[in-house]
Amino acid sequence: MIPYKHEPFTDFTLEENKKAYEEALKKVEGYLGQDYPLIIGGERIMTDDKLVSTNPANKEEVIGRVSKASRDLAEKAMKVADETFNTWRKAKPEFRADVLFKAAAIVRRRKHEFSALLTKEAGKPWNEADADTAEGIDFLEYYARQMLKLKDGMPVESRPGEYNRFDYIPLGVGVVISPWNFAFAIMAGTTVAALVTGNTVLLKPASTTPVVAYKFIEVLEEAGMPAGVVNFIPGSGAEVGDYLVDHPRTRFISFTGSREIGTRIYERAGKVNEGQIWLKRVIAEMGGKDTIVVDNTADLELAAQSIVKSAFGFSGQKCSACSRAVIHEEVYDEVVARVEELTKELTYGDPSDNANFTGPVIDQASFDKIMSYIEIGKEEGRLIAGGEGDSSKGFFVAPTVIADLAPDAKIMQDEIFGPVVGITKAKNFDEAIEIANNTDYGLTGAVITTNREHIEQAREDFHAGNLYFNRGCTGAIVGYQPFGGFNMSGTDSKAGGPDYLQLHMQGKTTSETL
Ligand SMILES: NC(=O)c1ccc[n+]([C@@H]2O[C@H](COP(=O)([O-])OP(=O)(O)OC[C@H]3O[C@@H](n4cnc5c(N)ncnc54)[C@H](O)[C@@H]3O)[C@@H](O)[C@H]2O)c1
Ligand SMILES: N[C@@H](CCC=O)C(=O)O
Repeated sequence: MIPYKHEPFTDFTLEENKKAYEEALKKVEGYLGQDYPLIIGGERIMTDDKLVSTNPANKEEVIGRVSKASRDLAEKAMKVADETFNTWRKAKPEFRADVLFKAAAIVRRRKHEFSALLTKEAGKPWNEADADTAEGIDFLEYYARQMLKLKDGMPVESRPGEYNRFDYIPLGVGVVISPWNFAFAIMAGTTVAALVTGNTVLLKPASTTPVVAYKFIEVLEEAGMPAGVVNFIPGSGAEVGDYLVDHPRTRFISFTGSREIGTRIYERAGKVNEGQIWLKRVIAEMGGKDTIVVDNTADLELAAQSIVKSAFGFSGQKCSACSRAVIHEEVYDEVVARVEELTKELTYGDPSDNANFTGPVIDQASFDKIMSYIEIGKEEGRLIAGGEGDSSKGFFVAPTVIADLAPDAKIMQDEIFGPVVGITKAKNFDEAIEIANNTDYGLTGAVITTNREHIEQAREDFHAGNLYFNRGCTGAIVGYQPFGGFNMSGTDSKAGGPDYLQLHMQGKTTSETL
């Protein structure tokens, strides 16, 4: 087996890659608007009640209509997953890993098609969609290798006349609930981490991006995943989500999404319901309010570029996005002026056109929320770029910068999840770190400085799960920068890291007297 290396990103300045992506967009356009079933135990079930997935850049364009699970169907899926667990838990780890390796090969062959579907369904610009698909491939390749490392457990000591083992065994049925913003990578990564460790899965994808999830289930089937191991049950979070979270046969929940829903799931999962014989495990990866700190010794061009790229890539719809910058007062004016200049140069529009730097936000609710925060920002600070929005055809919001904010302003505290960055001034580096830590979250952060002592100070005191130096705060790579946050950013489960799979298993000690 070749050692793991992350999937390279596509260079779209090359004519052949540009052409290949345009062809992939055409291919995807050829299958828009179809009806999709849900899948339970390999059986395709069409329901009348459908989730209608539309292109956020063009509301009229239907990506697909995906069958919604009712509670009865969710119950049926639970029964199938529960039964299938009895056989799947005994499938050899090598077999389970091979399903992932094969799935990675299939996705790699269809890479641009998956990315083009993300452009259409999630509104991702080409480079962002390409990175999302690449990350999905990375999760498949990385977790398959991790499982092969863990398959014989961990070494423990034995005394004379005794044979001790410490093995990892699967948990049971896992409910995987994924977000729309990494509609391929996070959906695929959380699903395959659960299945490669020997669990069976009920996958509830985000309601705005169910088609790409359906296409991934087809890939798993083609790769040899037995029926019933992953059951595809799109549906309303409130109806199907709550039902499955509460279900006594649910053994664990792997959730990625907002703080609001994550804390709701965490609370509900803590209740032991009738017939339940275990404490549910919860993996919850939630929101962020991520800060870039700019020191007085920083390379100021690097600082401005890092802020703008991390704030506005995919319209700020990343849990890792830079939504606040804290700048040393000695360099504040210069950095703010450059951020303003760079932001005003950004183009936004339909992401199918690669000339646009960024695309739409995901839906009307998100558009409305972002626009109302911009109004708050105008009161709290000084709007220096953007501020406009247009939801007549798609949900477009201009990259927006609000400067001169107080550290405790709403714009500096709430996760807006859109193309809005707030900026505040700090008297010195100590104060900058204090401000960086003054939210409920702790997901990503970055420090731009040439001061080695300040790097070490931030390494100790900047409380973020993923902290970067002299670069932006987005773009963690599987196997290189394990990803997950502190405090209200979640359970710090570190997706794409060496101890992630263990969260889906339990340790079993056996001791034989010889
Ligand atoms: N920390 C991370 O790794 C990470 C990664 C991506 C996104 N996020 C966060 O996700 C959020 C954006 O994603 P979103 O809008 O899809 O989040 P969301 O919380 O609205 O939805 C996430 C998922 O939960 C489901 N859901 C809704 N109500 C539910 C319920 N009552 N029970 C069970 N499931 C329910 C949704 O249908 C969806 O599948 C942002 O806050 C972002 O920061 C975090
Ligand atoms: N892992 C991604 C963020 C995922 C959340 O949206 C990053 O590092 O930028």
